[in-house]
Amino acid sequence: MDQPDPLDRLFATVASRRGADPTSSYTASLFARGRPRIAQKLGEEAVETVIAALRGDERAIVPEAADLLYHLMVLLADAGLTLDEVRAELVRREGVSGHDEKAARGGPLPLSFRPE
Ligand SMILES: N=c1c2ncn([C@@H]3O[C@H](COP(=O)(O)OP(=O)(O)OP(=O)(O)O)[C@@H](O)[C@H]3O)c2ncn1[C@@H]1O[C@H](COP(=O)(O)O)[C@@H](O)[C@H]1O
Repeated sequence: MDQPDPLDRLFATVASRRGADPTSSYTASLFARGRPRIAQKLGEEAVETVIAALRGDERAIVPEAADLLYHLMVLLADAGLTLDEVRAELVRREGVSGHDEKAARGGPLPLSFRPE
């Protein structure tokens, strides 16, 4: 039988921590502290990912990306959303270039892509 995707497995674990004992689960402690703390941690992890990205050590991005994904999952679960909803949004966007999508919104193309 197919193993569940590790990201699906992690999301199920994260979601199952809602209402769990904050002293025995870091995830539960984030839920207990509420949306501002969850959002703050997500922001910190995003900044740490940016710092890793600029350090020139490509492997250093991996653990920061893992922290970022984990904290994003905590936010989704706190909002009562699921990974499947994000997956569906990405599927909906499949094949639509970011340039085309932006042009449809009336946004300017980046300088480097403008015709001479
Ligand atoms: N993937 C993760 C994961 N990634 C990061 N973290 C935690 O996120 C925190 C990141 O915060 P920082 O790096 O800022 O470290 P910190 O200073 O200790 O954190 P704060 O005190 O500022 O909150 C650390 O405590 C990490 O251990 C994670 N905690 C849990 N998981 C997964 O979630 C599952 C459930 O965990 P519990 O809810 O703790 O049982 C685990 O089995 C893992 O699979």
